[in-house]
Amino acid sequence: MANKLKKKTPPPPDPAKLKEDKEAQVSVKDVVKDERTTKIAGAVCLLLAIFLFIAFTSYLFTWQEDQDKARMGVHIFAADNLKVDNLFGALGAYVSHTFIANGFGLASYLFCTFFFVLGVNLLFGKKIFSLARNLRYLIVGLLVISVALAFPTKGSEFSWGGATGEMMSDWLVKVVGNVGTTLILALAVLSYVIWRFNPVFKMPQRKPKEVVPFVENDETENVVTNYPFVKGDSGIMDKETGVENNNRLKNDGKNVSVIMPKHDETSNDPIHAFEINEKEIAEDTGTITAIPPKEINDLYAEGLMNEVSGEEPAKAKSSKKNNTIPAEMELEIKDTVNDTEEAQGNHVTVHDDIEETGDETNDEEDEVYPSTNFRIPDGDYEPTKELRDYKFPSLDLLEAHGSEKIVHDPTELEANKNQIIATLKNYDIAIQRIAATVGPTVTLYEIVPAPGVRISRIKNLEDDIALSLAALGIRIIAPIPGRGTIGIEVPNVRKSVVSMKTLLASDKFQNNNFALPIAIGKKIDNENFIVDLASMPHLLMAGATGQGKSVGINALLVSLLYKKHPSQLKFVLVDPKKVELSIYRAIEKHFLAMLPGEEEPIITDTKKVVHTLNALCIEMDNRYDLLKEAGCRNIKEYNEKFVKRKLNPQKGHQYLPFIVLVVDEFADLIMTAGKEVEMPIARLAQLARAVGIHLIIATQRPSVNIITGTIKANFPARIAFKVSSKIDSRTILDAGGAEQLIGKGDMLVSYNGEITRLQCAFVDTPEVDRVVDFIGEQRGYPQAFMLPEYVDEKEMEGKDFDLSDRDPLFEDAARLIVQNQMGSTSLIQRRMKLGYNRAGRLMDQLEQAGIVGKNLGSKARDVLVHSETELQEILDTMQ
Ligand SMILES: Nc1ncnc2c1ncn2[C@@H]1O[C@H](COP(=O)(O)OP(=O)(O)OP(=O)(O)O)[C@@H](O)[C@H]1O
Repeated sequence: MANKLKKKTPPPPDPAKLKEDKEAQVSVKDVVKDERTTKIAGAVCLLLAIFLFIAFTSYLFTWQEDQDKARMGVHIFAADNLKVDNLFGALGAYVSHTFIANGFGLASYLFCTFFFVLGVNLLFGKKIFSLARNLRYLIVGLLVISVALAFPTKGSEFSWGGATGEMMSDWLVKVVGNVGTTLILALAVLSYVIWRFNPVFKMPQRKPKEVVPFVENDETENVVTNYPFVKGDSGIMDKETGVENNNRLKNDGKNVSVIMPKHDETSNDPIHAFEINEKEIAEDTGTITAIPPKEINDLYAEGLMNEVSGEEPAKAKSSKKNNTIPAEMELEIKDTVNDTEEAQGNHVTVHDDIEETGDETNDEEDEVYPSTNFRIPDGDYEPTKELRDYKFPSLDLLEAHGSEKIVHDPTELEANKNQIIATLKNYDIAIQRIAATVGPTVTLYEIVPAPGVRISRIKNLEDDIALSLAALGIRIIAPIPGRGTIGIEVPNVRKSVVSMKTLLASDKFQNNNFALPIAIGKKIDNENFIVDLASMPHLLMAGATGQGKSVGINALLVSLLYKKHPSQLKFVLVDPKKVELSIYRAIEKHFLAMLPGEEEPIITDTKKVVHTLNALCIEMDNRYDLLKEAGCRNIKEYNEKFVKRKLNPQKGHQYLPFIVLVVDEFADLIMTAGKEVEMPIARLAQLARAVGIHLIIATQRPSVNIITGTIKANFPARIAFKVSSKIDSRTILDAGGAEQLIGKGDMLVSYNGEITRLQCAFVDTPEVDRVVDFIGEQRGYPQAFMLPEYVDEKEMEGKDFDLSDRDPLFEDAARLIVQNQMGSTSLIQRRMKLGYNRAGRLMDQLEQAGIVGKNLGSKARDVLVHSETELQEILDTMQ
């Protein structure tokens, strides 16, 4: 076959055919499609536009001289010795006459615009101007302008409206008379003005002025409670004086008027609403359709003010529905979320459900556990019983930093808005609407682009906008998911600090049923970002040095301390930097967990970190064993069962506190211990969620060799403070943006597939000190929570046990095993509160003494002694 193929030499090419093919390649279609053809067509259109413009303009001055010649029609080109005055000679005169005199009069200039637009679009190969819109202008303009010009100039020598205009005007006069025609034309002009500029027609209202309710509470941190204005007809009134304040800012003679509350520079009163009359700008941009600016009343109607005043949302909604005219090109200051309860929250003590003991009688109240004579006590188990007197820290221990009120300069808002519009206009990007939401550190300008504007074009202007606003930290979100707008975040000149106190006092923090509530910060719309660490379930934090990581970690720890009882939560604190978390040493006997035999509860040494992480893995495995035995899927179900006394403590069951591992500076650990640290962290991250072990890991260096794929895959929730490069931002968030942040707690949180910009809550070291001292001074447990002991298998190998040198707890362990008839090391571990190492050693000694059988791997050993009498005999012989 192969030979056959080889032999079959291809026939020589037929020259005729070849020629045919070549010709086929350059078909007319291809020529038309060719980019160069389009460009040539563009150039032709541009030339045509210029030709028409010059010819028409020339015709305006030479029409009288050229009129007779132009009337010759095409014969003008054949005539000899004909002197034509038009700058374009006979052609110019003929074309101008055809378009202006025989056509549409001065409206014919619209053809110049049309060809210009068409030419530019074709030449640049993209839609720089909207052709459809220009075509609309052309058709409507030709009809309306020609009639509008022909009607009042009827009988004049020059044909202002052209033959078509005159014809239509005559027809209109015949049908509706002179008055009717005047009215129709006036209506057309008015409609155009309304459509184009959307002026405000306002009747003076006599309605009694409605007062926006406000709470008089000087201590409040809340924007609402200090709301100083009452709603007026045409402006905003000062709360105290009751004088209407029509403070209009003139914007550099641009006639941009801003109606806004009287703003005292020195006061921190928030700006709730103001309106910007955008007529001039709309005209300037040439692309923005102006619609009447929204009145302050409209802002109320849209619910912005209602939100603030706490009116029913339904009411707000209905007024919104009535206001169907879209407000365009006004800067609408969106009011932000307000937790009114925060106002009263300064002295709120955190209550938790831990006190709920319930009177419910236990179904299994009378049950006696089969293997022991242990009788279940009455009522539910109270995990908090041991530290019943424990008092939660009060909010007085925290400080309110600054005023917390959203401070914003209206001129800054106005200037930024104008800059954004101007920058976009420079790139010929038309926008329909712009709204601003003022947050603690940044203001979000939300833009609705005009139809047909490509989002990528705005996104690409990030640097240009940043340059024009002369501000760092500009971030463009194009589009904002689920909003249909494009967001431009611009840092505020005056930033407000978000106090931890405000967040902890908020209703969302006080009244949630999260297992591990953490207050992280405030969103741009001032909504508190409070989430459940248990559902996250682990958190990865990154940020360059000095950008707010330690403050962030403190915020998380403090929020947990405010909500959890020592019996419910334990921290394992790893601090290679040695100074960041040492402050928490005071709560060792309340909230800290550590390895048995250790003195220092905060782990700073890498070797000990490896042991601790492995101990946590053992704890995780032990907890899974307990859950399996109890038939529960997670710690919540398990603890509920335990509290209801459905699990036998004699069998090693116990109330399981949540364990939160905090690692400040993960990079350092990976550098020094590498895989030894990465493996247990990855294991914990993969599995520990269900058994109540959660990780918070922070690093300065979010590079790929530190945050490896395995680590990343298991930390779906991530926080990025300002990082030094876009690559770092990508490593941590899988998206850019963190390099654009402005530091000092400005952060991006990637959670539930969304990236949210937050201002991290600020809690200063003296505040943390006060909180930990308050807890530390109370009665605690005798010692820190003991993690299982971890010994390197290598260290264990080859160790023999001598019966004469047996453990002091040998007898107790033997009794426990015989009583339970279960040869399990973890039983000894749990019941006798021993580390894995010691429990294992005890089990080996029990084996040597013939009390238990050989190690059966994962199964419990056989118990060879079946009664306590028998055991006593063995013990006696060993004395
Ligand atoms: N949420 C915040 N609000 C206001 N200021 C903040 C906030 N977070 C941090 N800062 C400011 O930034 C400074 C540095 O913060 P922090 O010590 O947390 O940085 P870091 O990232 O932990 O730095 P390092 O890695 O060097 O320890 C703080 O002293 C504080 O002044």
